[in-house]
Amino acid sequence: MSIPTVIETRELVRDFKKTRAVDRMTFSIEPGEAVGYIGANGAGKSTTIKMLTGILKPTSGHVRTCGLDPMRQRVEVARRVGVVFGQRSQLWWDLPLRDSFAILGAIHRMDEPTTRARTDLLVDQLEMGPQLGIPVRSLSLGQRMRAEIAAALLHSPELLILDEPTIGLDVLSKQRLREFLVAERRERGTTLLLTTHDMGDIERLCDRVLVVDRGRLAFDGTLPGLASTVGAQRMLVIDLATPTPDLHDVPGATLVESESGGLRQRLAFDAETTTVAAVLAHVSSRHEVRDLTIEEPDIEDVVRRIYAASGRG
Ligand SMILES: Nc1ncnc2c1ncn2[C@@H]1O[C@H](COP(=O)(O)OP(=O)(O)OP(=O)(O)O)[C@@H](O)[C@H]1O
Repeated sequence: MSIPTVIETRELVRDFKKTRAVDRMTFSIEPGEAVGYIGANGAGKSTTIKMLTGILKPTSGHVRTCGLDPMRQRVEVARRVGVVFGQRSQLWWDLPLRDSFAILGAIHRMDEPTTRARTDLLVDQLEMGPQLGIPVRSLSLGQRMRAEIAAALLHSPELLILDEPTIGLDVLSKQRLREFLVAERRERGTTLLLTTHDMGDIERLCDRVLVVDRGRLAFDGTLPGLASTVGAQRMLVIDLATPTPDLHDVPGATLVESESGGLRQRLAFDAETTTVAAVLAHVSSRHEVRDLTIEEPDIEDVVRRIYAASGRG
């Protein structure tokens, strides 16, 4: 038996009066994939997600989530999908966090021991033990986002949809959340679909990117593929211990700038032909490296360039 496709849209359309928010969108997502769904504000991301989860009715076209019709089988879809919308909470603000998990367990018709075991596991993995007795309204943004993700995963869904999961979080909170999501996917094979404006989310979590431009699918492929499509490259900024001749001979990398007599050098590198580790190994075998930072292409800039390339910039 073949494994069913987790998400399938064909010629999906949603109109709001005069606005076509989603325009003949066709894509499929297979079990275990992690897909970033990106695009400018108003491009149609939320509208797509709402149609995938049965919140909005398509104007026309075909959509299946976990093999189900989201409008007609909304309850069944909710049983198999976890959703986190950054701004909208699924937790009870005035109750201690642990009560929200108990209520959600009951909503999902889980028995108490199962709810308790699953809560314990998620609380442990997300390091939320100290917050269980605190009302949700008193949690920090990072704590609340972890709680939202735990709540969305309580019933062990096969698909997790996240709308801007790391927006507003500090560097450490972002990192912990991403590590958790990577482990969740590895251990349970959960399929991930996330919208984000943060290239770091895509880079660390996703192996595929969909770019939406005014309701239409403008790109479907890998992140390095996306960046190279528009000629955007990651930059490696290398700080050296002593003034160093220009690093012209690093395979897969091109010197862009050299400052302070070669103490700081900026290299563009092609993620399809080399890695940060390989560049670093090459340079540090010849020179003493003090520090290294990576400058990512700006996601908005990449999206702008995709739009420009499609003649609609
Ligand atoms: N309920 C609504 N009524 C009218 N127009 C809407 C409605 N919801 C969305 N739209 C319009 O549809 C288009 C797509 O909006 P959508 O919220 O899907 O974009 P988005 O990509 O999620 O944007 P953002 O990154 O800002 O969240 C926009 O032009 C928006 O104004």
